[in-house]
Amino acid sequence: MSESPNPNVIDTDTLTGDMHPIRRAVLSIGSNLGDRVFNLQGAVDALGDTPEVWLTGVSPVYETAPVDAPEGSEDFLNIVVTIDTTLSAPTLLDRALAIEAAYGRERGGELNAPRTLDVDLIVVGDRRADDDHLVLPHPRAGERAFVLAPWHDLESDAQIPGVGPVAELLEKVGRDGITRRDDIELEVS
Ligand SMILES: Nc1ncnc2c1ncn2[C@@H]1O[C@H](COP(=O)(O)OP(=O)(O)OP(=O)(O)O)[C@@H](O)[C@H]1O
Ligand SMILES: Nc1nc2c(c(=O)[nH]1)N=C(CO)CN2
Repeated sequence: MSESPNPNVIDTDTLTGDMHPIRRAVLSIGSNLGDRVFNLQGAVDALGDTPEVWLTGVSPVYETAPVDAPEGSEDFLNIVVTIDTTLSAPTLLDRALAIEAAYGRERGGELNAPRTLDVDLIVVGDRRADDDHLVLPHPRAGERAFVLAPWHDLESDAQIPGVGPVAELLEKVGRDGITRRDDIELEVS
């Protein structure tokens, strides 16, 4: 995992350019179609290769029963990834959508239809957004064990701004339908 730059150190060479603050962001990644491990690994690699993004954590992999998905949907593999980034939230969303597309994500079918790859922004620093394209924090994250459990493994004291501590939300939601798959290891370069 690469180290993100120390935000307190000012590089005088860059002072004349556009300076963007470094923000911590949390992403939820899932797959329930095709080679699920390959798809998750591809998403981790693509995020790590993104300029202005530094991977700071990749959670254990969870096998999770599909939530609010069409009858007959297969189980998901889910992870949570933490990053530091100087990208804006809309640019990060564009990147997430491009990574989904690169791994064969098709849209336009039923709500929550099986997908090769889903990359959702859960929080981006303390950024709030509520428009057609971007809602932050993610409005359903606090109800989803498949987000809360892997996130809690990475950061036991994390909070969803305006919603509550991840540990308490996970306690409330419970761990039914999710199993940690320690036999699956993703590589982080
Ligand atoms: N925080 C967010 N993260 C990702 N996409 C978001 C977010 N807020 C709004 N969107 C919008 O949601 C649109 C549909 O995304 P998608 O089809 O992946 O939803 P989903 O992940 O299946 O469902 P859910 O939002 O319940 O997780 C995206 O094109 C994006 O513009
Ligand atoms: N288990 C599980 N269920 C879901 C998931 C997901 O990633 N995992 N994503 C959804 C829409 O984003 C809807 N339902």
